[in-house]
Amino acid sequence: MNKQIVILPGDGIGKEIMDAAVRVLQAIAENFNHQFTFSEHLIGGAAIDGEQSPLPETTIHACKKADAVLLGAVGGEKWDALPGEKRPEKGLLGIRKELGLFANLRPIKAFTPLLHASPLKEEIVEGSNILIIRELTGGLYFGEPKKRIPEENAVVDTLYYTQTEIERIVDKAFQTARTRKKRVTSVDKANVLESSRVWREVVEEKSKQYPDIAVDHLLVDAAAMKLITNPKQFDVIVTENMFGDILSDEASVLTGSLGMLPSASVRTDGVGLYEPVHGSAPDIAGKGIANPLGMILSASSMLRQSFGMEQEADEIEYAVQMTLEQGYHTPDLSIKNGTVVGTKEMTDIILGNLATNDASQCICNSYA
Ligand SMILES: NC(=O)c1ccc[n+]([C@@H]2O[C@H](COP(=O)([O-])OP(=O)(O)OC[C@H]3O[C@@H](n4cnc5c(N)ncnc54)[C@H](O)[C@@H]3O)[C@@H](O)[C@H]2O)c1
Ligand SMILES: CC(C)[C@H](C(=O)O)[C@@H](O)C(=O)O
Ligand SMILES: [Mg+2]
Repeated sequence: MNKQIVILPGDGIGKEIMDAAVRVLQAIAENFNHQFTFSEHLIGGAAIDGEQSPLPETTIHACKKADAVLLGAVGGEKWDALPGEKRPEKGLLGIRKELGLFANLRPIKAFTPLLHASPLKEEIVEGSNILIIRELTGGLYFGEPKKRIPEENAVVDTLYYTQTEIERIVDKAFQTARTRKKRVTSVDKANVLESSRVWREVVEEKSKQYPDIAVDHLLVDAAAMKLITNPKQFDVIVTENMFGDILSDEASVLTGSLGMLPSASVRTDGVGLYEPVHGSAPDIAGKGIANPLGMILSASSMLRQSFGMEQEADEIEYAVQMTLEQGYHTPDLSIKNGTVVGTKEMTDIILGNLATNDASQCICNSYA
């Protein structure tokens, strides 16, 4: 197959982890006789420095034409003093909106060799397999007005959703739950927020169309607690943009590191942008020690979800599993008796395992 892939490395560790993902995809292309063409574009702080905009028109145009987009991370101290509209993060929010990527799928499942790498007790982590479906183009992030009001010495952000925006993400959650354990937990703050009360009504109404799916509702504060005390109770979690942002970083604790989590930002027609959950990690940027696995697993999710390349994705995920079983890991993960390696060496070992692996052994191919 011939595929055009836009890569947006962005800032901080973005470039380091993108290099890793591209090397893995090149190996897959060779093994399976595909042609992947990569074109690199600017986003975030790098784009501000290069083109005076966090999301240049050329980047938007390239992403719209591509078969899929891979994104590293944006942001950093250098640009923190800029006004909201001009910050690196605005580039990321802008490309999600431009491409209409309303659903962000964040799978949380610990690889077996990492069960003891979490600060949580192994028996709490073992067997948990959660998919957070985060609404991505609405809510508090995008509602207007969003501004300072100097004459009142005040400030406003707005949480705005149309009924249709809530319905489509809830549909996505029910449909996805059908491919999993058939359970949806909707997370909201319906005891306080009107938007959450409407969200709950939509979930209840929609659930009538999916009688095979069990539904429950949780308030977000309690959900935050249950995620790390009894994560096994969850299958699919569907929630508002900001709640999903916060809960997914928290849930990453189950996997041993925020650097492990991949994500897929999608719409209904299979077009997607694939991005790790973590950020540009300024504290470790340039040191060559970033964990590339969230990015590499995002690339395998791209193969699976945008290109229908199931076997190719299985092979990547199995190579990652083998590498972890062999004890290799970047310093963000604490593995007993393991070997600490940097980003590049970790990628080299994964490439070696890709060459020898048998993906039928893979037990981790549920990043859908
Ligand atoms: N998708 C994105 O582009 C994205 C996501 C989150 C934050 N950000 C931006 O990143 C910048 C830094 O934010 P932050 O520090 O709050 O969050 P962060 O996710 O960048 O880092 C949080 C902690 O996790 C560690 N970490 C994250 N990814 C890692 C990896 N792959 N390997 C090893 N360790 C890793 C970091 O070293 C840091 O200690 C900010 O400008 C923020 O806006 C961007
Ligand atoms: C950088 C920021 C805009 C972004 C978000 O909040 O969506 C990030 O935290 C994420 O989780 O992808
Ligand atoms: Mg986040």
